[in-house]
Amino acid sequence: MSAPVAGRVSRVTVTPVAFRDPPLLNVVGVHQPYVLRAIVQVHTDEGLVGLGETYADQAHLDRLGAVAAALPGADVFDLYGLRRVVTEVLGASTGGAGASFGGMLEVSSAVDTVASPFEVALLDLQGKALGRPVSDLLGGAVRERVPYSAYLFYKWAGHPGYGEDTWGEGRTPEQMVAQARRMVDEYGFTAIKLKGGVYEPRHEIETVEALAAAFPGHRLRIDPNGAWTVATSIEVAGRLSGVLEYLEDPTPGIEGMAEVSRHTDLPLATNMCVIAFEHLKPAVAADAVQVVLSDHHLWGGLRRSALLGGICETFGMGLSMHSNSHLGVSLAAMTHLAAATPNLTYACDTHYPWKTEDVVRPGVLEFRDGGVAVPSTPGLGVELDEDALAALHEQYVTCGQRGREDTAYMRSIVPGFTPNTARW
Ligand SMILES: O=C([O-])C(=O)C[C@H](O)[C@@H](O)C(=O)[O-]
Ligand SMILES: [Mg+2]
Repeated sequence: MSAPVAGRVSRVTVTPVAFRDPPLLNVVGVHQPYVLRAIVQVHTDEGLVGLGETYADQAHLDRLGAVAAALPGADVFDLYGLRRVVTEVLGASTGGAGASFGGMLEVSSAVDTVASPFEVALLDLQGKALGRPVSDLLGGAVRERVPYSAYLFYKWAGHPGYGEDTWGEGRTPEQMVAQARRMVDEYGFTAIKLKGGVYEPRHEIETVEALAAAFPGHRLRIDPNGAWTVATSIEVAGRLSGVLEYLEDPTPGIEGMAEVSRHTDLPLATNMCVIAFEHLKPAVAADAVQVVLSDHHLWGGLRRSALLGGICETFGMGLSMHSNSHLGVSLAAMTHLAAATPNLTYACDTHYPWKTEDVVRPGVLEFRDGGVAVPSTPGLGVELDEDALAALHEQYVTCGQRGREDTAYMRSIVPGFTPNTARW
């Protein structure tokens, strides 16, 4: 088999980077001063370079490195071949063990998470070789712009020792309305998601009600990442039905979500109890969730995420999109995927507005009217800024972080802090 247009993989680099992040609060703790990400560059013997982006915890970096070493010689159009290589390499190096991210998500196999950035990079290469955007390779864009939501976080005024950041404290309903106002004014978002699980449910309900009053007509969601018991979840669902478009992960696990679901008409969404194909069957059987949040970083890349979209459609479930803190390569991939997924009808999550540094050149991925225009140039449509990559890599080297440790960082400031899962 030959790939005359794009050629074969000649070299792969995986560059860990660190970018600054505000102290955003969640159920397991608080974001550290830096987010770690890995930028994958796949070079071909035809002189093309494809880009991917993923997590950069040390165990994940080790797996990425092992796959990167095995890829030279691969045909850039052979995506099943890529999966084969990843499966073989991981089987040899880890015995096929799973992966854990940030204390919130666990998967039984690391193949999907490790394959994802390489698949995105190969699709970027295919698009560049063919002169077509990645969305065309996924079936074609059904929308020209992808809507995103304002992603609000309760937060400290600044990281201890670093001074106050430009967002200031986010604790009271009034402060959260001000945070939303800035996001809506700057980016035009018409959907708003509140990251909950931080304060008592009563306080978080008051915040949602304040947002509903301040932004009539905006679509609202709250996501406490499983901080509530089943009983509390049912109570909150009753109070906020008619206010929210969906309630995300109120309580942990498929069983708990199914029990809540039996007591409310509010659609329940998840990126916690259904995060891999193996979770779909039990979730559908129990009617535990009505909306699945896809995430190509977790689900094995863009084509596997499209497959998830088809499964959700088959079982009458809605589809939305999850995000973690990310850079422009991921935003481009998310935008192409959402553009080419007809049943992805909710505004996608993004942490992008929280970020002040990037590795891609500015000008392509601009938020207007709450959405990002789908790049129409070949591949992902974004260009790496090599100087920015080097600077953020240097920041990775010197920042001292080697994994996402929200709980440990919180405990270094609030000794005795306990993650809040199903606490209220
Ligand atoms: O929707 C979600 O569950 C998330 O966005 C998970 C993230 O880890 C979020 O909680 C965060 O960044 O703290
Ligand atoms: Mg969530």
